Amino acid sequence: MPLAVALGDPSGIGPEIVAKAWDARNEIALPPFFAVGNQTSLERVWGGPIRLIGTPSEAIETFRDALPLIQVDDPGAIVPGEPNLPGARCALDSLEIAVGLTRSGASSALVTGPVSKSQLYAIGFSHPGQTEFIAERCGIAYENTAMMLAGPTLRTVPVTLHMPLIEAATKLTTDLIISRARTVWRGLQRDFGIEAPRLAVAGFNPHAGEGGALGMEEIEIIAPAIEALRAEGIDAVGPLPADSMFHERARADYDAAICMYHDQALIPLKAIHFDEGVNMTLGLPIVRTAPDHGTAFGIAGAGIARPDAMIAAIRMAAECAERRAAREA
Ligand SMILES: NC(=O)C1=CN([C@@H]2O[C@H](COP(=O)(O)OP(=O)(O)OC[C@H]3O[C@@H](n4cnc5c(N)ncnc54)[C@H](O)[C@@H]3O)[C@@H](O)[C@H]2O)C=CC1
Ligand SMILES: NCC(=O)COP(=O)(O)O
Repeated sequence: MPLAVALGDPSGIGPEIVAKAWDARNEIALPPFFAVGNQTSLERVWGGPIRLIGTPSEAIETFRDALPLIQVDDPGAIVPGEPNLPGARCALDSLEIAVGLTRSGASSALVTGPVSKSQLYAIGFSHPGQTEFIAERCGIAYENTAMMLAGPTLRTVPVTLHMPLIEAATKLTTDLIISRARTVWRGLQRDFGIEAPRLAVAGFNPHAGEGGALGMEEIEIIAPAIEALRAEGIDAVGPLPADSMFHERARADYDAAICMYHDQALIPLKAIHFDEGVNMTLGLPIVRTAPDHGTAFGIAGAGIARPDAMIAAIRMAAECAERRAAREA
C-alpha cells in the first residue's frame, strides 16, 4: 500500500522536498507514496512528471513514472516564499484528506509536509499544531499521544509542547509526564521493535533543581512520575540535569529522552540531526511522521532545500507501519 504525503504550505519548501524525494526514489529505494496538495505548488519549483490520481490504489503503478498527486484546489496565488491565507487553507485541506485516507486504510501511513502555524491560526485553525489536530481526528486524547523527534543517535519527546515557555511550568504535571512516558514506551515497542525501552527523564530547572535550591519541580512533580513509571515496570531514570544528558556517551544509555518543554527536546535533536530529523506522533492508530524542520519560506523556490529529512520521514513511516502491521497481525 502507498504512503500519503501531504505537501504542507504550498508556498513553503514542502512541494520541493517531496518532489526531490520522488526524484531519488530509485537510487535510495523509497517505498511508493502519493502526494496530497496542489499541482501548481509543485510546478512552480519542479519540472518533473506529475500524474493526477483519483484513489490511492492508482499510486503504486504510477509511482515508477510520475509523482502521483491527489489534487487539492483553490490554493490562491502561489509564490514560493510568500504565504497567503488561501495557501494555508489548501495546506489544511491537504492534511485533512491525507489523514482521512490513512485512517480509512487506503494508505499505509501519513507523512506531513511543513505548515506555517501562524498562517493556520490566521484562518481559524484552533489546534496548536498538526500533532494535536491529527490526534483529534483519530479520536485520541492529546495527553495520550507524544511528539517524538528522532534522529540516528537521539530521540527526544517534549512533555509540554506548543505554548509560551512561561506557561510550561504551570502545565507540567506528574500525570502528564506519566501519560507521555507510557505512550513513548509503548510506541518504541510497537513501532521500533525495542522490547525494553530505556527512558531518561530530564529535570526542568538548572542542575535538575539542585536538591530544591534551584526549583521544586523535580521533587514535587518529576520524581513522583518516575517512581510511578518504575512501579509499572517502565525503565525510567532521572530527573537528569538537561545540560549533560545529550552528549554522545550519555545518549548511549537511553532510547528516548523525556523532556519537560519544547526547546529542551528540540534543540539537542536539531543541533545533532537537523538534516535527517523526523517528527513522529506516537500513540495514534495510524503511523504519522514529518520532517523536523518548518516551511523555510526564506529559501522556498531557490532550489536549495534539502530533502533529507522528508526522505527520512517517508522511510521511517514505511518501516514503522510495516513493523506495526507484522506485530499486530
Ligand atoms: N512540522 C511542521 O509543520 C513545522 C512547521 N514549522 C513552521 O515553519 C515556519 C518557519 O519556522 P522556522 O522556525 O523558521 O524553522 P524552519 O525549519 O522553517 O527554518 C529554520 C532554518 O533552517 C533552514 N531549513 C529548514 N529546512 C531546510 C531544508 N530542508 N533544507 C535547507 N534548509 C532548511 C531554513 O532556511 C532556516 O534557515 C513556522 O511558521 C513554523 O510554524 C516549524 C517546525 C515544524
Ligand atoms: N516544533 C515542532 C513542530 O512544530 C511540529 O508541529 P506539528 O507537526 O505538530 O505541526
